[in-house]
Amino acid sequence: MPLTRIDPVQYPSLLAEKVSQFKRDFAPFGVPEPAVFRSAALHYRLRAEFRMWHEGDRVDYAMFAAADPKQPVVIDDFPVAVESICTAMPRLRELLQGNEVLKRSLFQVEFLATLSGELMIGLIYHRPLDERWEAAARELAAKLGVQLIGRSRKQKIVLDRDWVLEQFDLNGRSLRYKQVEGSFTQPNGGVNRQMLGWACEQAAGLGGDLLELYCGNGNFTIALAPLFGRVLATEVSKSSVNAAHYNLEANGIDNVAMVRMSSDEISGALARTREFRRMQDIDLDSYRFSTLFVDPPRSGLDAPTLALAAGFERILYISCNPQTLQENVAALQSTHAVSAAAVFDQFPYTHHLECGLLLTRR
Ligand SMILES: C[S@@+](CC[C@H](N)C(=O)[O-])C[C@H]1O[C@@H](n2cnc3c(N)ncnc32)[C@H](O)[C@@H]1O
Repeated sequence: MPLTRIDPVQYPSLLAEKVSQFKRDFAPFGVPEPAVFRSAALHYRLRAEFRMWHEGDRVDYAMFAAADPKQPVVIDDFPVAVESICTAMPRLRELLQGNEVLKRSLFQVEFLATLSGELMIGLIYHRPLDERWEAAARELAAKLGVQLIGRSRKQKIVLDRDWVLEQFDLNGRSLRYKQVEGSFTQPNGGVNRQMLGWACEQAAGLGGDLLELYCGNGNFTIALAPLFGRVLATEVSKSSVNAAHYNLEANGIDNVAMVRMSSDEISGALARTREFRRMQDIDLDSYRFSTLFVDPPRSGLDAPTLALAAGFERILYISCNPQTLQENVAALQSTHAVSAAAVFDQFPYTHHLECGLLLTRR
């Protein structure tokens, strides 16, 4: 049973309601009619994680409803996950069930899939993992044909690699992305491709140089870089920055400088109020920034980043939280008008909505 009822017949009307809400929320800012990007109605999620519920000899996938956090809901069907996860789930459960070494104190299971067909499974335990576990895990990984990782307190066992390689076509280019276990990746692969397409459409013809904040593993960086002279991309997470370096190289991108920095730090560096050794090889004065691209976490842009944004000719903003987006657009209202809008349904059957805005200097 899934935790929430998923009825694909309801999908168009649920999306229509979210789009109407977006239009109502952003009407005060004179936002143009948004382009609407739908999700597949089923099998769209590339990530899924479940608690493992032990009852007698049985082990099952479980989730907990927010309203009743102590009562497990056994999950034997999770149709929002991509097919590779749906196919692996019952096979994995059966293999775990029949193997005491793999089953004992197993607390959580995490799946990370790609559109390209790779699958990584993380098994998280409440006990130290030993050689017997590793031998059993190797057999399990071979049977399922997946990347497998074991985690326990202060322990991480990677059998082969702790990342998957995503690969898809965009605007005639074949893009490749290393996606590392535990790092941020977009959950809805089909909608992510549409977001990249929309962002490229907005950026086409803008020219100049691009400053990107919150770049993660370079998801947007790789897509946008050919449209600009040079790109300065920043991100705070070390594992994501490492993956981004790999991804730049894997995609033959050579006009991007990537620096590990928080949005607050790069705002200070560009305002020339702070200096950083990490920036010593970057000649900030040599950039001719025309456009700022941001894809922040749910909290949106902080005050120093808003001050930085206000100085840009154009701001391309991808947001996973319409509420903080509204607050940020309100703060930029005196300097920028919204010239294009889009909604991307990354999270069907929930009230969450991803949106994109192009803000242009008034
Ligand atoms: C919504 S994700 C977007 C990542 C990337 N653009 C993508 O499409 O995969 C937000 C990213 O912001 C990073 N982040 C969170 N707080 C940050 C901060 N204060 N400064 C810089 N990056 C931050 C996170 O590590 C995460 O990679």
